[in-house]
Amino acid sequence: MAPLTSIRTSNGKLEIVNQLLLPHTTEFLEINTVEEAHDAIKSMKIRGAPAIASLASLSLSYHLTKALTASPSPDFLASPEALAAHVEQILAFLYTARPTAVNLGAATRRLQNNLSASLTAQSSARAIADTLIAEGKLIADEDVGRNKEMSKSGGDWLLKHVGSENTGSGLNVMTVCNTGSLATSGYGTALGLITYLHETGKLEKAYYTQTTPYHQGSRLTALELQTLKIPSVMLCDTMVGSLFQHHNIHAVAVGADRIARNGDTANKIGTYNAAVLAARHGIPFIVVAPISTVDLDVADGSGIPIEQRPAIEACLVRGALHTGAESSDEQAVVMITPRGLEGIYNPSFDVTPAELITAIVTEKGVAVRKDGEKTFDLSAIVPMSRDAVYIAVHGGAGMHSYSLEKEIKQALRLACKEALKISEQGTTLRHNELHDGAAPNPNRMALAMVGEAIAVLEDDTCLNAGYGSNLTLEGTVECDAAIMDGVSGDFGSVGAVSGVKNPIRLARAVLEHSKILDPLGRVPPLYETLVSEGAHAFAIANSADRAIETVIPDSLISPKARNDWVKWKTRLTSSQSMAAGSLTDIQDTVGAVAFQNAEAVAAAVSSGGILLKHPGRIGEAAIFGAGCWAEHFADARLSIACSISGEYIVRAMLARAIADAFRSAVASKNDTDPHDILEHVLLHSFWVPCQNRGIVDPDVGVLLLTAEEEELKTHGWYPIFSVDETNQIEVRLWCAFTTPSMAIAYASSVSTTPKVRHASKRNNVVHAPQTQVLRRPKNTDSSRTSEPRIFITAVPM
Ligand SMILES: CSC[C@@H](O)[C@@H](O)C(=O)COP(=O)(O)O
Repeated sequence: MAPLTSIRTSNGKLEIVNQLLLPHTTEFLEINTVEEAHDAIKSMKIRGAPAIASLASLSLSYHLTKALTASPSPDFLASPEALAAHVEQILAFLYTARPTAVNLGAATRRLQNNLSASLTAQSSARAIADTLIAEGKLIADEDVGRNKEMSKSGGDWLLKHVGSENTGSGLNVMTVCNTGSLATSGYGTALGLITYLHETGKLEKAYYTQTTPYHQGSRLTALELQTLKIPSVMLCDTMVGSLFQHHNIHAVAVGADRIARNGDTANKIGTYNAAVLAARHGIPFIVVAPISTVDLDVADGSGIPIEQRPAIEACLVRGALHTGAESSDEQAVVMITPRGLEGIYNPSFDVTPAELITAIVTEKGVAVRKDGEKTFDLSAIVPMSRDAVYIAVHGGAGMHSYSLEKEIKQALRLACKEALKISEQGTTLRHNELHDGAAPNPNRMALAMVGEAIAVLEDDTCLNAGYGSNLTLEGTVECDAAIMDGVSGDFGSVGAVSGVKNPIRLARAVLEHSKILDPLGRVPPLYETLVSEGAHAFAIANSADRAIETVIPDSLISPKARNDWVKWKTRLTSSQSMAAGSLTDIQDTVGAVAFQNAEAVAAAVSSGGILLKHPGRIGEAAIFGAGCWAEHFADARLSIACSISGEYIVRAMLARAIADAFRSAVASKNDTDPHDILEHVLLHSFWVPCQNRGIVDPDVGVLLLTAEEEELKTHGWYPIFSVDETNQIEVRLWCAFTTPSMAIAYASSVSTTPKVRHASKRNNVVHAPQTQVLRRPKNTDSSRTSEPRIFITAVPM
């Protein structure tokens, strides 16, 4: 007999089986709106972590499909921005339907990313809707395939682990709750494993608990096993200990609603009891769940939000009327407690500590605890760790004096450390958002990381940003800064602003403000770049809630900056000739690039600009597309920060030009090396145009972070990003420069010690293991030359 189904999509209709009425009545409910989908999930007409994610995704697909054929066309299809606002609202709403199962959040985030990628690619509203429709359907469809994969690998692992000599005529496996085709888009997780053993003739019997108070075991698992003709035995939850004492149970297999970074697992209430008893009896306890159930943002089980169901649900039982031998399809809900009972404890889930779990099975493989360890290291099976935060900073390209090298390294190291601290705090922040019921902004942490890293560099006297900036012709400090959110494409910048301690915080405030809808409906955003007095006034207006500190402008002048200014101003006014290129060698813009979890990406830059610049001059650090760029497109992410010759970088729109080149390489699926792309862009979009305008050997520095998040091998092509031998995504930091030196530091949650490299022409440093691929030029002549010299270094993060 065909397996049961929780969702049916035929004849253009989206329907679910009302699981509240099963097993006695099979009623299909049509889901016509996202509100109906939300209600069905909340009221548990559909339940099961993967199934609710599938319904949420499909409800958006159906909503958009109807909109595309509606006449007149709804207002939200009038523009990509209107569609984005509409879809974001729907996703935030769907996300709040139930709190514990992470799959729902993973699905809404994935749809949000899909939306952002289409927006960045400047697709039309209708094309964006089409892409979202396909993605929503894909989320639902791919569930079945991966369930089969994990069921097989879990089943095979179990047979190997338990050993055929112990199994006799097959395995006896106990499960909790319902994890079959009703809880998923098909086949199931833990029940899928049991089904696989049955299909391959390796199952003796399945045992399942009733799973009170909602009885998903005795109502739903019973029905599924009966339908599939799998030999099985039901037991009350209180009988698990007795079962283990008196029967030869080979394993317990359960599903999961959320798995924390250390392997602690939230699943239906009663799972923890079963795990404790399994440990007592030495029975392997296996969790079977898709990768999307692993939430690496949550360090351990204490961070998993546990849904408390309404107390009344624990007092009521629904079923078919049963009067003696008579059976009836008529259903009734009866109360099994005294009326008006107070003091009812009714959590829907409990958390099984990792130390009680023998193995976690996903579609990517089986994770086991290492000998003697109480927790899991899931990094081997999670392709792009959600907890993997990466930060890299640079102190500018140019000529860094050896006497300052130690100080520069210290500043860069501190910037990385502060960014990592933010990422730790950010986890708490996200939990709060979850508890508030609001949709998390996955990019908030990445933005905060680059912002705070830059703030550290601004505070340090040895770098040309914030305090210690180069002075203008008038001897004042005027700063530029910009920050970009690579998920939404939001951008904020300030230019030629004085009297603000951390211009980057002001740029971040501008970015946040640019998202506020205008009450008069003026074209949004009303601003994303503010300059000079206007920027300063905005800083004062927003100082309270955005931690923007306004200061006496001259307090940002460092003694060194003052000395440099006096020296060069004197030369200028006395018409002394300057050594060729010597002044330009000390123009630096600092930059930061960051990734956080599987989707977040951000970039930021800050600069005091050129020494002796004209007051009011704005450089690349304030201009959209020039100094920094962050983007999440198709399967890849980029974060870029450029430095040094502002005017030339602006002309080249350099950061964006690099992203454009990477994007088209990914789109064309060319087997292209990032080294070649960087070199090509720097040569043809920057260096050659400069030469054509008579600028010999122009200076530039680029810091670039790359990652590919899908499993490339499944696509059969290896474009610009690499995977290592374990098929993990490799995040790499690229550093390209034409100047004598460029100082960088980088750190990640994988290796929490920031590393500082000071790449210099003189000692010809090339970082392992990419030396040979990077093809660093041999010419290290320090004089300016019309021969292009671009040095490129790659660092695996
Ligand atoms: C396969 S989904 C995870 C299950 O193990 C289980 O806990 C479950 O079905 C989810 O709970 P539910 O409250 O029924 O939606």
